[in-house]
Amino acid sequence: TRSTRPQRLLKAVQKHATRGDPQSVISAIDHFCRHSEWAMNIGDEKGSILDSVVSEVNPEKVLELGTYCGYSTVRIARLLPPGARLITLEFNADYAAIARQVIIWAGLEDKVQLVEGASEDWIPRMKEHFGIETFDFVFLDHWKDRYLPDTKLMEDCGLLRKGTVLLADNVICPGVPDYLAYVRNSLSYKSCYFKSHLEYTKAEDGLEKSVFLG
Ligand SMILES: O=C(NCCCCCn1ccc2cnccc21)c1cc(-c2ccc(F)cc2)cc(O)c1O
Ligand SMILES: [Mg+2]
Repeated sequence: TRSTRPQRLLKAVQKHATRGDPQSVISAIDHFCRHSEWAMNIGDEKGSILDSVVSEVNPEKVLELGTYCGYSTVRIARLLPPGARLITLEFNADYAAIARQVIIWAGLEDKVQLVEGASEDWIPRMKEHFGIETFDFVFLDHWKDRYLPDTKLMEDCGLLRKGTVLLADNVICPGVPDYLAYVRNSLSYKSCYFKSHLEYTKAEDGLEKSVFLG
């Protein structure tokens, strides 16, 4: 039967990228998505903004909601200091299987823990299951109607501390209006918008960076 797009993306990585070289994995995926088949990775333009925010935060404990093929996982993990840990959650088992291979190809498996399941089931278990007290950086890139409830759930589970940075993808396209209104109006967050474009297109999109004030 016909292969899936994530399978074809992984083949492109294994063909064009150098094992153990995260930048070549990033470039191979961007080339595939620009010249062969569009896919919903954060992409190179928004990816550069992600890089700058991760570098500024220099986090020890990272949570990513929405792994997909592991593109942003690789972008984040390649910037982490030794000993730092990234937990990434993926609901779709087929995506997770591809992402595991992409992360291994990049040589970043020691920094990354990929967990399969739903955010609402796993967020309440972060402490007892992973020994995580609080996260320093959270990247939201999963179901757009889960950004707000999951942010409230992370607050309620005590997973955010003074200074935790939330970075949300797709705040314009597909859009997360309820989440935007919340972080922009809440006295518990300092929020700012990074205008950009939907991955590999000219359509507007952007990232919202929100610092939890406690
Ligand atoms: O839908 C998007 N992402 C989410 C995919 C599903 C996540 C499922 N999932 C993963 C972890 C997890 C944990 N708990 C529950 C569910 C969970 C997305 C879409 C577009 C897009 C698509 C078409 C178009 F015309 C324009 C834009 C662009 C993006 O950048 C996106 O990120
Ligand atoms: Mg996205």
